[in-house]
Amino acid sequence: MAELLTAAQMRAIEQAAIASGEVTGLELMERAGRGVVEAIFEEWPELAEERGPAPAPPGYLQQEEGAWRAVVLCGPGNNGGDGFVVARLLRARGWAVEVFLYGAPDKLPPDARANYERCCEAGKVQAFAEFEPENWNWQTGEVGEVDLIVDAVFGTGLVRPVGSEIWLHEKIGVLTSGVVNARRVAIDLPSGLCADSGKPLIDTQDEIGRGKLEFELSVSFHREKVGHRISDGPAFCGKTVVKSIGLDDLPSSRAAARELASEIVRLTQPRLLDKAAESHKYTHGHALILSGGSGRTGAARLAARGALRIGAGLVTLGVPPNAQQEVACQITALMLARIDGAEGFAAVLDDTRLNALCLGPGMGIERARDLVPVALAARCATVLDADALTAFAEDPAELFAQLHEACVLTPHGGELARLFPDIAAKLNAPAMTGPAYSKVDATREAAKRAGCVVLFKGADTVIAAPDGCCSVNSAHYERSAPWLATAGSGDVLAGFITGLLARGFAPMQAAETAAWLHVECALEFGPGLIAEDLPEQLPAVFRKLGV
Ligand SMILES: NC(=O)C1=CN([C@@H]2O[C@H](COP(=O)(O)OP(=O)(O)OC[C@H]3O[C@@H](n4cnc5c(N)ncnc54)[C@H](O)[C@@H]3O)[C@@H](O)[C@H]2O)[C@@H](O)CC1
Ligand SMILES: [K+]
Repeated sequence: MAELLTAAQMRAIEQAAIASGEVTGLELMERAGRGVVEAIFEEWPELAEERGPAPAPPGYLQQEEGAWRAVVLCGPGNNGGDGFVVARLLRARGWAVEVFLYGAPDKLPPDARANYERCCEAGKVQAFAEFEPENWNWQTGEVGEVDLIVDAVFGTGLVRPVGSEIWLHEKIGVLTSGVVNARRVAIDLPSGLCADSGKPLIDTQDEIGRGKLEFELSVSFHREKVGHRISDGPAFCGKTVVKSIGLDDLPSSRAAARELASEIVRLTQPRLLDKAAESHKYTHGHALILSGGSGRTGAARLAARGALRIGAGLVTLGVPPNAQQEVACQITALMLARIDGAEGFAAVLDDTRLNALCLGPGMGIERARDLVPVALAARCATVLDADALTAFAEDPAELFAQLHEACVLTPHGGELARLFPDIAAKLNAPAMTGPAYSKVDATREAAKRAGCVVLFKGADTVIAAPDGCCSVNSAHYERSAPWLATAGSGDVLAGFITGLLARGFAPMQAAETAAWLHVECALEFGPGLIAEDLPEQLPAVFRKLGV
């Protein structure tokens, strides 16, 4: 179960370990620095090759050949401390390392200070003001190549925007634009990125401060932070590697983690499916998916196909009379029910074998307004998507009063803003202080208010239950599938959830498993995917999972 920690949770776990006496902060910092060096060589094995000796200071970087060259930028906290360890370890391997410190050495916290001093023993540490790549002359070779840039300015302790006196992205931008081989690694997080929200903290008065600071590799410790997986985090981090610093072996930190367990966000894990265990089709439930009128039935048909493929025993499309002919021509394996107004719908719902409903995809606002209350009154497991959410934009409270705990809402950003305008406003406001309000905070708050599971879509889909249970279905890094953002893909997702609800999954499990499988299907197919392809990948995905 991959956990994602906030800065405060990481601090609590670390502090518990240090306070217990089972480990010192200095030992943790040493392991962190070692982990970073290890990750650098794993990512770029060529850097581990032996090179000539480092030239004597000053002016390491004036040398054209010889040792590998690194620039390590250290900040005023323990992230800087990790940077000093990395600088020392690289120097010990014969690297030429320029180290710059933002802040005063005597203000460093004790562990970082100790490592600053150790680092100074093997070479100098310059003031950040000396770091002026904009004045370095690449053409004349005055500076020579930089092979590696290490960002150790701020980590989980970032609380405000990076000031214009640093302009880190500008400086690193200059450094990398002039140098072909400069690999960029961030310790823990790219400096300026909020560990909890994955948003860069920005000063709205400072245009330059809004630039992007993108890395190829970020090396974090113990667990990924939430910010590595949501919002801009993945784009800034490039690739995130987590290195152990031994905390899992310590009873003290394990106890601290147990205490936090109910608050910790996880990466979404699917619940494995076992359709083979039972064979009668009704044991796998009967899903009813409401369609819109003539010419608008495609979305519901996509959802229905998804529900069927994911294993619902039976799937019925509920169509208005004017669309009956159209839908009948298009479907196989699905059933058709004529559902016109609220009364007729209520009569259909008298069939107690119907155990999962889906309303919204292509439904039309009017029809959704009529039929959603009937669906919710039936107290059946229900997915509300698209038009079924927008239908309540003028009076979200009316919807909240009818929702129950067997519901799942699946808004995208626009739909979330219609139902929860205050939450969306907080989420979309410029992040000026850390920890900033995150997509996780927003989804949890929405789920609590709605009283049911909310799945907030995106490449960083966040799924939350009213009790705070929360996971992130991250389509990033090795699971990146940008081609999943295609018309109708959300309809299929709604169908997947409905199908799993029909199979008896609890709402949170259904939403999580469906979202996870949705990405797996996209990965299975690859680029060129259209929504119709998604359900058709499920058999191959299931085979791989062994179900
Ligand atoms: N012993 C420990 O606690 C360990 C900490 N580790 C490292 O320590 C980091 C966290 O250390 P810290 O909590 O000291 O935090 P940071 O090192 O991230 O930064 C905090 C310092 O920066 C200042 N600051 C924050 N935002 C600023 C801004 N925008 N402009 C100027 N100054 C700003 C703070 O006042 C504080 O002095 C982690 O990211 C990780 O890299 C690792 O070494 C593992 C062990
Ligand atoms: K950093």
